[in-house]
Amino acid sequence: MLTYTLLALAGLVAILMRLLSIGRRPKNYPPGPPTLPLIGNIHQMPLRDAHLQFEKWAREYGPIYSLILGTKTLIVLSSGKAVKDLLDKKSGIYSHRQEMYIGQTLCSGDLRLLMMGYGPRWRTFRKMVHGLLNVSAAKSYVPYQMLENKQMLYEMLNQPDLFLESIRRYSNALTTTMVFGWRTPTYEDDKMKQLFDGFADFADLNQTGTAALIDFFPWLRQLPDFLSPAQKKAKGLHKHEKALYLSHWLRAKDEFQKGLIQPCFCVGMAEAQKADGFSDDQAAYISGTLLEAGSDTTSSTLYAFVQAMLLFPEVQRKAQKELDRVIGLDRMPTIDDEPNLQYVRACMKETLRWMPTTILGAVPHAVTQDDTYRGYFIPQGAGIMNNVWAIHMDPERHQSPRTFDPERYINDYQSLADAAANPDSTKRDQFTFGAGRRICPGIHVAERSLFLGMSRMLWAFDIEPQVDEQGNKVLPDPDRLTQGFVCMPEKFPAVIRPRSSVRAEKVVKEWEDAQRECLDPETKQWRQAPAKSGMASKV
Ligand code: HEM
Repeated sequence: MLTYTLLALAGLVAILMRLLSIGRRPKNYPPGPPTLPLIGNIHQMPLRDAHLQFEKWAREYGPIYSLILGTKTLIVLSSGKAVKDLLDKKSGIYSHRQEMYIGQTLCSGDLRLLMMGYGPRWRTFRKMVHGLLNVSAAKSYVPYQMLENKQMLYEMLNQPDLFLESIRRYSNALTTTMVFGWRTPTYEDDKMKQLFDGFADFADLNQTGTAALIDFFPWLRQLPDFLSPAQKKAKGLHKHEKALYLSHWLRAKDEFQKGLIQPCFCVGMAEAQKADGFSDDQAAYISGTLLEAGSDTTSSTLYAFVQAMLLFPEVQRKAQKELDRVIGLDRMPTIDDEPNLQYVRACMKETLRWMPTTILGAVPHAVTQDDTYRGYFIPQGAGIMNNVWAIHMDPERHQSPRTFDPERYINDYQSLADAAANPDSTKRDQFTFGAGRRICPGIHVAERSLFLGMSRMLWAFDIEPQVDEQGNKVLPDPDRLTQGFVCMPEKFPAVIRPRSSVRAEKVVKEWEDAQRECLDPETKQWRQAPAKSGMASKV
């Protein structure tokens, strides 16, 4: 009897010890803020502007620190060297994702590439996505980018107050054309609205403390839906999203079978489906979530660029001077001008540094085996955060980091992808596209969309602050950002004015010509593939 009691007591003590160890930071882990039993640092996790707190901890605890979040560990990398040493150089073990029950399992049926674990399914889909987005594929989309950009300029001329909508339509139309072969001709397009609403719901849901709590304490998943509204909402979102993505995919597949589809990702996907036999649900999610990865990121960066031009007018003048010298009045810049517009390129790099839309690296990586770095132990399964904001705002890396200063990059001729691959971490321009094997596969496309968007905007327009009734300039606060995986400046007003009537006429003529040459007048869709028809030269 006594033996049983002693055994039961020992069991109880072991359980208690185990419980009390939850939330504690083992001694050999990277340092971090003090923890509380069971919850660790959960109570200190900021609900808004998390990047500022993560930056503050970086200044306090150094380039590698740890947060204990219930049963999970998050290792935060806050120097270029730490990101290079771990996420890049040891990418064989640092490319996994932690389980995200709400975001990946409930909302996405485990099919969102961005959140997928580092396994055979991720490899198959990543390979396909790479086929769509590699550097030579990216070149083939330039006609799409040129055309959509011309519509963006035309809209900015005619409805300048809606410049955010025009920027969003530009990046969304590009992505839908690359992925599905159809464009979104207006901002009011229902398909586009549904997409953006879906992205917003997804971001909201994943930012709730509940989503995080369910990951930190997995037993909470057993709660019935009526006690866990976040889980209920996630299931509803998945149902809705799946139906939307499936309808896009099935339409693309049908057009592929009839030989009517434009060159796009779904062509490769339909061919691969025949060979590999994956399901329509899988194909729908892979293609659908590409839209999410490509749309918001590009438009948020362009929006930040407009804000930088408002706040740093001397930079705007300098970039326009370069455009006037290299391009002149008779034509607009094209992608081929990129090597000769080094100051505009530097503006693009500086925008990605100054306002990194994926401010905390989008989604943390995870490590698949125990490791050590700088004498610290990094446990298998820990999340690994690329603390982009802290790296970009480190005054030792970038002097006066809140000043928008393209001169930082004036001698940097690397493409964004080459800079990311540079073995010397001090030569990397910025960390906004992530790192290692999970680095953004859209980087080549994004570079072209951003360069074209920025160079043509400044070729055509002056970007100036609004003036209030008292004659004061209305200037936005660059530190007020929206919240989410992908963030951008909070909405701000700006006056977008053509630089001259000649330039305004050119904007109108270019768009009218491009429409006539390339688009079906009724559907506003491409009449023919640009490469097949030689239309590439017309846009
Ligand atoms: C300014 C534009 C963009 C930025 C800043 C950006 C940033 C990022 C970041 C930070 C990641 C996560 C990287 C990591 O885990 O280390 C990512 C992943 C991804 N991006 Fe982008 N992105 C941009 C544009 C695009 C475009 C245009 C596309 C495609 C059309 C795209 C497709 C993807 C995909 C599919 C992933 C998931 C990759 C994976 O998990 O393996 N992105 N992006």
